[in-house]
Amino acid sequence: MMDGVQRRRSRYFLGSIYKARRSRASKKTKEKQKEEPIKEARLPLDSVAMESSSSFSRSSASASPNTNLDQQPRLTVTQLMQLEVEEKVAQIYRVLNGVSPHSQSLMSELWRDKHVEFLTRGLEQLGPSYHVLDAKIAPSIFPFVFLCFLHLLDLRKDKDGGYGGGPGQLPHLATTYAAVNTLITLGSENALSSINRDNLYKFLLRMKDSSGEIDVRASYTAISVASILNILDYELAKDVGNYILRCQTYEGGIAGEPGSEAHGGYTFCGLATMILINEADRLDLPSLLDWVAFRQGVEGGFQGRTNKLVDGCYSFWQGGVLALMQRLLPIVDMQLMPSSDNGELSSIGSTCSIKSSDLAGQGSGTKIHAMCFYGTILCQSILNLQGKLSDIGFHFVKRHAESVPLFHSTALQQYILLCSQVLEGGFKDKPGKYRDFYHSCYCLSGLSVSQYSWSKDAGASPLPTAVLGPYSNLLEPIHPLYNVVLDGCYKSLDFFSTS
Ligand SMILES: CC(C)=CCC/C(C)=C/CC/C(C)=C/COP(=O)(O)OP(=O)(O)O
Ligand SMILES: [Zn+2]
Repeated sequence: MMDGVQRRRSRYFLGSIYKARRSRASKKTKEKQKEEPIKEARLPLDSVAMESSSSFSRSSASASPNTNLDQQPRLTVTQLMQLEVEEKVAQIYRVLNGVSPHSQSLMSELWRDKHVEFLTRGLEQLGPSYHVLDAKIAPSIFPFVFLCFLHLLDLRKDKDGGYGGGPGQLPHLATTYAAVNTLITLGSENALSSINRDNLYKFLLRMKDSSGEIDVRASYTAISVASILNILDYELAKDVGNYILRCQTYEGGIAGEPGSEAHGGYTFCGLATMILINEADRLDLPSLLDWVAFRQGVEGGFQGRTNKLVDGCYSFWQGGVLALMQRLLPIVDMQLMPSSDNGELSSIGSTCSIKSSDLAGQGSGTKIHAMCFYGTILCQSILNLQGKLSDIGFHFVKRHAESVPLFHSTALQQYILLCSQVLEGGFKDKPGKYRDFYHSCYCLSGLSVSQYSWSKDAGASPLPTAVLGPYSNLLEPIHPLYNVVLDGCYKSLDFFSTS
C-alpha cells in the first residue's frame, strides 16, 4: 500500500510519464511515417502534429461505427465534440505539414501585419474620428490613442476608488484589475499618476468579506492590483489564504468557490494569489502540478477542466500556472519528502502553520515565514522582505526557474499560432469559433509564457529553438503573476516605490 506521500510522489511523476508516453507515441508515429512517406515534414511541427493526426484517424475510426452497437461502444456527446475538435486541429496540422518553410515564414509575416490591422481596427471602435486609421500609420498614432485610452479610463474611475466597466458604472474588482493593468501597460507618467492609490486601497478593503473573499477571481484581482501598486498589506491579505485553501479540490486544481469543480481560470487566480501573499506552500502543490500537467491535450492546447475541450485562452490560465510552478519546484519536492527524512525542515516546510496574515506588522516574523516558503533554497531578496508583502511579486519573477518547461511548449505554440489564430487578425478559442478580444489577449499571453518557458531568468531572450516559426514571432515577456508586460511591471515598481 502506498502512503499519502508516496501516492503524491507517484502522481507527481505521472506528469513525466505522460510526456514520455507522448514522446514514445510520436516516435512510433515517426517510424510509421518513415514507412509511409506521404508528406514532407518540413515545418517545425513536431511530434504533436503527427500525434494529432494519428489520434484523429484512430478516433474517426471509432466514431463512425456508432451505428454498429454490437461492435463499438456508443460515444457520449462530449466525446463526439472532442473528436470534432481533434479532427479540425488535425486537418490544420496536416495541411501545414505540407507547406515549405519559406511559405511558413511568409504566412507568419502576413499574420503579423494582420495583427497591427486588428489592433487598429479595434482602436477605430473608440469613435468616429479614428475612421481614417490605416495599418501602415498605426505606429505613429499610438501615442495619441494612448491618451484616448487614458481619458476613457479616467472616466471609469469611481470617486470612492475602483474602476467601473464604463463611465458612470459601479466600480468592480475585475474591471479595476483590467483598468490598472491597462494603465501600467501604457506606462507613461500621466497614466501611472492618474491612479489614486489611497482611494483604491479603501475600495479594496470595502470589497473584502470578513471570511476572506467570496470568489477566487475576486481575491486574485484585488490582491494583484494591490501588489502591483505596492499597497498590499496584511490587512488586505488576512484570511484570503484560508479561503483559497478551501477551494483546492480532490483533483488538485482550484475551484472558484469551495465545493465547486477545479478550473484553470481559478487555479491560476488561486495560485497567483497564494504566491503574492506568501502562502503558496500551504497548497498541496504536487497534486496541483499533477492536475494541470494533464490538462494539455493531444491538440497541443489546454483544456480548462477535466473532460472538456481545449481552448486557446487556457494557454495562459493553465500555461501560466505551469510557468509559476516552474519556480515553485523546491516546495513541491519538500512537500513530497516523507516527514521523517525532512529533518529540520519538517517544522518549517509544508507543515508550517504560520500564515502571513498572522504576522501583520512583525517584520522579523515575516522573515521566518519567507524561509518556510522557500525551504532550503532560500532567496536572499525574499529574506529581506521585512514585512513588505508587495515586494513578493517582483522578487518571485527574479527567481531562477528550476527546470525545463513543465508542459510541451512547442505543441502549445502550434495550437495558438495554427489553430487559434485568425488569418484576418486576432485569436479565438478553437477552430470553428470566432475571434474576440478576450481570446486575443489570453492567447498572446499564453504564447509569450510559452516562448519564454525555456528561459531560466525572467525576460532572458529565448534561444531560437524555443520559439516556433521565425524568431520575429517572439513577443514581449510578461510577468506571469500579473499578466502585464515585464517592462511595465518594472516601471510601475520604480514609480510606486518612490511616489
Ligand atoms: C482575472 C480573470 C479575468 C479571471 C478569470 C478566470 C477564469 C477564466 C475563470 C473561468 C470561469 C469559468 C468557470 C469558465 C467555464 O466556462 P465554460 O464552461 O464555457 O468553459 P470550459 O468548458 O472550458 O470549462
Ligand atoms: Zn476561452
